[in-house]
Amino acid sequence: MGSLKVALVGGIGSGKSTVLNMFSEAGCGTISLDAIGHEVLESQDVLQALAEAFGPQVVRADGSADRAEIAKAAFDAPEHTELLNAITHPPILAELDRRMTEELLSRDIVMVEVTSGEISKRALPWADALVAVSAPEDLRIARACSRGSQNEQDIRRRMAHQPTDEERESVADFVVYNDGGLDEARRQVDSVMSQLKRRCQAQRFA
Ligand SMILES: CC(C)(COP(=O)(O)OP(=O)(O)OC[C@H]1O[C@@H](n2cnc3c(N)ncnc32)[C@H](O)[C@@H]1O)[C@@H](O)C(=O)NCCC(=O)NCCS
Ligand SMILES: Nc1ncnc2c1ncn2[C@@H]1O[C@H](COP(=O)(O)OP(=O)(O)OP(=O)(O)O)[C@@H](O)[C@H]1O
Repeated sequence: MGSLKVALVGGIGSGKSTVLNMFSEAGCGTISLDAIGHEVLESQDVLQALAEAFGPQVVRADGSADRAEIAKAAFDAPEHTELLNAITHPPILAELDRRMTEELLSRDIVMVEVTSGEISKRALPWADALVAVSAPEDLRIARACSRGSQNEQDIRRRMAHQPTDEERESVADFVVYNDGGLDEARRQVDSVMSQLKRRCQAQRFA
């Protein structure tokens, strides 16, 4: 049997985590790239490199990462974001590779939720296929607001830095339209799973 590494992308509030759970129930291995990104910030080597690049304020007195300070320093200019990426992405990709390999020992398909907004092949060199989750902007804002931690203005500001649904759909191999109920999303997930399994089969006989 072949194997597939699949990236799951979608805008804020589109329902990525909800859809990821459905893929897990349908038999996929699942990984959150965001969670790996946060774990990497616990590495002393990474913290030291960030402190050298952005200043000592990015490390708290207790030795942990100050994520708000890192974001402030790293997102104030594109070259600073590139510096952040140069420090954090190699260990993130190494850990992702390790986990995907581990998942693929017992599964044919591993689905990786990508929250950073990146959708280019260059940013996702490991992905064999891309699944996009789409939903109308108003619905996404309502869903994201309902979680209570961010207001509409914060959410719109983040959205402005992310690709649009149309941009994601134009590069995706599959699209889950999460604008109906959960049962409707699950039907689409099951259909995408069948097609991904067929791709695995085709690899096997290739
Ligand atoms: C800058 C950090 C410390 C901010 O952490 P915090 O918990 O406050 O926010 P969170 O991780 O939820 O990210 C918030 C938003 O910032 C944006 N963002 C995060 N990292 C990046 C990046 N490298 N480039 C562009 N936007 C980014 C995304 O839109 C994301 O939704 C953290 O995002 C980080 O370490 N980023 C670098 C690693 C990375 O690229 N992670 C993304 C997934 S691999
Ligand atoms: N089809 C649906 N029907 C009803 N509620 C939904 C549906 N899909 C998602 N939701 C709800 O919308 C909210 C946002 O969903 P989720 O957390 O999965 O989105 P996300 O894309 O992972 O968000 P973010 O990128 O902001 O972390 C959650 O409260 C979830 O329960």
